[in-house]
Amino acid sequence: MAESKSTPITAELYDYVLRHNPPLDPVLRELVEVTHRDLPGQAGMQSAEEQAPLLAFLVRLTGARHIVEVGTFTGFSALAMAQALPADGRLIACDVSEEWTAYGRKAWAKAGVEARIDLRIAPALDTLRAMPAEPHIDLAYLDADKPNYIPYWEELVPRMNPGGLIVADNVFYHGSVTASAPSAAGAAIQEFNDHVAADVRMETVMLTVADGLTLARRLG
Ligand SMILES: C[S@@+](CC[C@H](N)C(=O)[O-])C[C@H]1O[C@@H](n2cnc3c(N)ncnc32)[C@H](O)[C@@H]1O
Repeated sequence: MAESKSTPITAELYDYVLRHNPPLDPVLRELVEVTHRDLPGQAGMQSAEEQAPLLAFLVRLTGARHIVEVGTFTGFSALAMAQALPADGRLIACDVSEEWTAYGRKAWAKAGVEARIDLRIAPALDTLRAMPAEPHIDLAYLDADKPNYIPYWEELVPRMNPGGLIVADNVFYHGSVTASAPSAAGAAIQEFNDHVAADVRMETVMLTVADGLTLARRLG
């Protein structure tokens, strides 16, 4: 087995990382607090705090103007990305829950970025299939139901502009990707990771960020 050079992330080191990242702005911070207060059973679905500045960084680094998010929940990652978009940039947010995304709508309005976010309440596969088939997406964030990750990927890849970036969350699925008998979601992520690694249309790296994050860039 290869020897890891990764430093284990202790609670102290994690705090240290957060303290050396750009702080969450007050609306993002309030959204974290409100999600944990009102939805304690689901709050674990929210992207990790350090992913907000990372996603914003990637939006600015790529100069993205057209973003698609698959899996919005209470709107945390969508808000972080929308704030990094130029004023005429657009983010299509896909989710099935009116209840959870209502928190997002409120926060997006409070942050003044609601005009940049087009929330589509429907199964995300339907929303993706209704989009133009030609390349037009600069950045996609994949963070919804795990059994559909491969179908989402297959809808997204041909729609990505050359150099466009797909960011896929939870690619460790809490470590279960190395299990011999994983849960259905864990098995779906195992298959997704193999599928992505074999896709010659994309240049891909898997990062040890939070629950595992894959970055994939459209070639050509
Ligand atoms: C992990 S959460 C997203 C977290 C969000 N990115 C954030 O940072 O707060 C997954 C979301 O996917 C949504 N979802 C599950 N199945 C879906 C489907 N078939 N189509 C669209 N959204 C779906 C759920 O309603 C849930 O809000």
